[in-house]
Amino acid sequence: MKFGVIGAGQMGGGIAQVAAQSGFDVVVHDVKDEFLSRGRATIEKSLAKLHEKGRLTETPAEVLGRIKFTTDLQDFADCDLVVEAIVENEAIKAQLFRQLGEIVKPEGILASNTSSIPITSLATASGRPEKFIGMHFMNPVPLMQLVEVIRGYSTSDETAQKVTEAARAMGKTPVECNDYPGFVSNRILMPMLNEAIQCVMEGVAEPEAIDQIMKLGMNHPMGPLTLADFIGLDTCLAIMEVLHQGLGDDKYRPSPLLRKMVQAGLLGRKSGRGFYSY
Ligand SMILES: CC(=O)CC(=O)SCCNC(=O)CCNC(=O)[C@H](O)C(C)(C)COP(=O)(O)OP(=O)(O)OC[C@H]1O[C@@H](n2cnc3c(N)ncnc32)[C@H](O)[C@@H]1OP(=O)(O)O
Ligand SMILES: NC(=O)C1=CN([C@@H]2O[C@H](COP(=O)(O)OP(=O)(O)OC[C@H]3O[C@@H](n4cnc5c(N)ncnc54)[C@H](OP(=O)(O)O)[C@@H]3O)[C@@H](O)[C@H]2O)C=CC1
Repeated sequence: MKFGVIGAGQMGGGIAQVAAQSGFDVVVHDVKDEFLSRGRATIEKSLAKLHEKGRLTETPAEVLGRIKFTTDLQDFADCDLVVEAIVENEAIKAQLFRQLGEIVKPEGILASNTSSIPITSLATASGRPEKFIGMHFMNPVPLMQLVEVIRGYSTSDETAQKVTEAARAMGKTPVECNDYPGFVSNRILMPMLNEAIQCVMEGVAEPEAIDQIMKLGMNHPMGPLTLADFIGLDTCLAIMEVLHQGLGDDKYRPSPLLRKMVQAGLLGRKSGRGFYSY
């Protein structure tokens, strides 16, 4: 299997790493060499950690040897499966899929790791809607079990089956759902994070207290504000916008504080500051 990943950010890097750990030949794209170097460094660190803990059967160098880093989309022509993990923006993703639809061999499957954008609409842009699907990994990809598999309106059974098999080969547990805004994972998770942000805005409690209440009281591994910082506040806002517009209900209105923090460039862990400093 030749496995393609577009985007070497936190999700793309993790997906490429796990695909290579499973023995696939992987090609990873980003728009600039410096983003590829940053992605490679994150993968190296993660592999070193897993190796140290005895959770890798091979050496990190052997796994890395199966990953090719490129800025040229033509390198994806012979991929069997390409997973896109670029910024959560429908117009930018659609433009990429128009290009991939022309470049990747006709039998290749195109998948999006989008958190919320309609799979059916990206499938249309790709020009191969039967061979298009949502393959939604969870962050951090090397540690999380789930892959949410989202069928678009025209996704074929064969495509769903192949993607399910690929997810299993990557040691993940695929769970299928249909294409509605936010799918299942973010329709349920994101309003909780948004509500925690609203609690900060209204002065209900300090961020540390909100996180502690949810960790100690509900046994969540991370408090909601730590998790929002971890996901990226820009991504959280983009998901809330999709839920709000797509479901048309004001209960999904993004918190004004979330909007303001994104405007201020406070994106969470990836920018060094969000609800906490890193
Ligand atoms: C937005 C979307 O569209 C969908 C989403 O993904 S939503 C986000 C979903 N993800 C979550 O909700 C994550 C919630 N958090 C967790 O489950 C846990 O905090 C966690 C699994 C991330 C970490 O587990 P933890 O029990 O808190 O332990 P923690 O000590 O932090 O980490 C465990 C070990 O894994 C390591 N680790 C963390 N990330 C790693 C990575 N990417 N690669 C390798 N090792 C990693 C840590 O360094 C740590 O190692 P040590 O024990 O040597 O320190
Ligand atoms: N963060 C999370 O917890 C999860 C995110 N997702 C989804 O995965 C996708 C990626 O998210 P994540 O990895 O967190 O984001 P990151 O910001 O870490 O990475 C996004 C990548 O896309 C690149 N990019 C940005 N703009 C463009 C563009 N115009 N054209 C091409 N590439 C671009 C970025 O480059 P640059 O460095 O320039 O920004 C970066 O390499 C999103 O769709 C997100 O919703 C899914 C599950 C969980």
